[in-house]
Amino acid sequence: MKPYQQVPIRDRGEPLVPIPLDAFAIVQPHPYEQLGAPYQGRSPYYLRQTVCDRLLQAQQALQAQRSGWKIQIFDAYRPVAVQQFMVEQTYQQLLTAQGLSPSTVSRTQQAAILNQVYEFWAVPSSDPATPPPHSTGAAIDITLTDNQGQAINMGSPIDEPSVRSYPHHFADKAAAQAQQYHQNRQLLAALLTAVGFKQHPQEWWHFSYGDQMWAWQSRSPFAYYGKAT
Ligand SMILES: C[C@@H](N)C(=O)N[C@H](C)C(=O)O
Ligand SMILES: [Zn+2]
Repeated sequence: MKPYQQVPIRDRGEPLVPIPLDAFAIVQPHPYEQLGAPYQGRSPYYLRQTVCDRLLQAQQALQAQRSGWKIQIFDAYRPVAVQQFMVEQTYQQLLTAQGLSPSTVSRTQQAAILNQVYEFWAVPSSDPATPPPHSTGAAIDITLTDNQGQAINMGSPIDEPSVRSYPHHFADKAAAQAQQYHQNRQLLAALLTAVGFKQHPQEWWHFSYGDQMWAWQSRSPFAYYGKAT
């Protein structure tokens, strides 16, 4: 169990609301739907009301600083079944990348791959005390687009299970390109933290407000959102 999962939850009972998609850019097609993830009629473009309001505030602040730029939504609400599917997908992807297969992988190799998976993905827990962050409707995976609708280069793609995903990975790299990636990540993080979100310590694209990870990072005695219904 990760330390943040020990934070108690006192759910505020806010409904999931649709994200007003016209205010944002969207990664299309949705990356996990495209992979065949089991959404079972649910949409990833939902958030708790307060979380959605704060995301809109961040978009307005961005617009004031960089005309025509938008927050681009990669993922938001994620049912537990989709979390399970993506954990399995990532495991398979890493297995294949190492030239292994389920019949050739050793227990040690399996454990190492699972460690890597769970550094970047939450456990698909069905326990109400430890919901995956995105299943609460309080977490988002996002990036930025410019006034031409082009994605800003953050130096690594969303969901890459490597050290390049760490928010400060490029901070100490001298090359001008690396410094540009760092500044781009800093801009994204500044926009979101200014309206109360916390950033995942290993993922430049993941932010949340009110879930257990947020509560743990904020030293809040409890989280505001458990698994959304
Ligand atoms: C890997 C990424 N898409 C993500 O959302 N990670 C967090 C930790 C999660 O699985 O909740
Ligand atoms: Zn995320």
